Amino acid sequence: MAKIEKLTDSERAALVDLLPAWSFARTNAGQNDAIERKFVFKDFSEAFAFMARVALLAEKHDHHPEWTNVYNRVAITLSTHDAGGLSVRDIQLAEAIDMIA
Ligand SMILES: C[C@H](O)[C@H](O)[C@H]1CNC2=NC(N)=NC(=O)C2=N1
Repeated sequence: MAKIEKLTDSERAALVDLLPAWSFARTNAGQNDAIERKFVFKDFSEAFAFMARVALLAEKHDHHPEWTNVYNRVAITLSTHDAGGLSVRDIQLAEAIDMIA
């Protein structure tokens, strides 16, 4: 499989406008560049229903989030392990998540 490339600095800077609901972050291990978005739902059931849909998106994209859930809150962090930072796959999954949020 071709090595997945990290975003260039200018591509990364463009994320501010391309993904306005997302913020720059680090992976949980604190190592890699990432983006994150936090969600608040009516209750746990709504939060988990959202997570189930995101899980299916992750499988479709073969790109998986780091995420946490506390009752009605979900935090999603995206980074590309294979690139050691942000790649186009993070953008694609973030856009797909934004469409169902
Ligand atoms: C073998 C499988 O395709 C790879 O491990 C995929 C799976 N999901 C992934 N998810 C994320 N976030 N980063 C990856 O590099 C990645 N690689």
